[in-house]
Amino acid sequence: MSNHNQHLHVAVGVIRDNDGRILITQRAKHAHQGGLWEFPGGKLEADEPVQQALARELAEEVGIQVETATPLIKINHDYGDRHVLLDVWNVSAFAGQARGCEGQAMRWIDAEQLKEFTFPAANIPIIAAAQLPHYYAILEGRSATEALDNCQRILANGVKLLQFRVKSLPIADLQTVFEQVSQLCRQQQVSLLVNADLPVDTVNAQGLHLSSRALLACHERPNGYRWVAASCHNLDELQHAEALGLDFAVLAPIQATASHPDATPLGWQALSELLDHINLPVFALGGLGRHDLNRALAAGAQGIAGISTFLAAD
Ligand SMILES: Nc1nc2c([nH]c(=O)n2[C@H]2C[C@H](O)[C@@H](COP(=O)(O)OP(=O)(O)OP(=O)(O)O)O2)c(=O)[nH]1
Ligand SMILES: [Mg+2]
Repeated sequence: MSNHNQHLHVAVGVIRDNDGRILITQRAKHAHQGGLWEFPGGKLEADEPVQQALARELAEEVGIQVETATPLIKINHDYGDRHVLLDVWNVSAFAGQARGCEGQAMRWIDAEQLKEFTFPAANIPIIAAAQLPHYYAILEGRSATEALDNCQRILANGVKLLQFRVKSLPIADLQTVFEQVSQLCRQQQVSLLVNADLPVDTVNAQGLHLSSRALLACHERPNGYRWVAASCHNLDELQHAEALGLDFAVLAPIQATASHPDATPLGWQALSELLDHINLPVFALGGLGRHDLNRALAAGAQGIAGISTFLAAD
């Protein structure tokens, strides 16, 4: 029987143990995408709710009972012979000891090792989503002292992904403050992205963050960075970021915000509808706080981006 034009809805689990390692298994040689590594999971049965399918597939394939699962990302991918909707969940608590119940090879690996294994083409954004945290802080500051103080407050709140944006800092202070922020980030294993509009020497930067204007002016992914991200406000910009093969995007404004009083907020419903069309981890930004995380995850986002919410103690 041909699978041509088949539409498959697949429940997939990114299962993490207490050390944060991730479970991967190898697909059977003769299966679709055979021999490649995957995150365990499988097709929904007729009328089966996705979380029920996730629990059933993970019990069947790796012998665990899911206790806590939160949405990670949804991927729509056309393999030519079939279309898959991969409905991917973070499984952060489970009972039982994982084993390859179908005789498949299995490994527990660190998130950074995911790039050493070959996965199906649809998995590229899933891997980025699995490596990214739920929070993306944006560093602002009107003076060197304020910027460094803000940076320390953000890092003390446990943030692991930071954008150096400080647009109101005097140009003369920019490079020095950048080097100090870089050092703090290195010491605390924080990934640092530099806003591409800043006149900073980014040779040692791990990442680059494009404004929406810089994004639209780009025709290929900038080379040499571990992370390349972009600011987006609509579907066109998100699609451009995806087409360039960027790692993630920020979508704003979700709620009304004092920093951009003229911008019309998108709202949660529009966020969720836009993300249905995008295969990219997306952080929600604009008038949001850390307490909005579950709402953002439910809408299909990677998490929350923000400035002030990461300055205050929790
Ligand atoms: N489980 C899983 N499937 C993936 C991943 N990436 C990816 O493209 N797929 C595709 C391959 C398949 O076309 C489809 C999943 O189907 P499956 O073969 O796992 O389905 P299943 O467990 O229900 O298996 P079966 O009943 O057909 O034996 O999704 C992934 O990371 N995990
Ligand atoms: Mg399967």
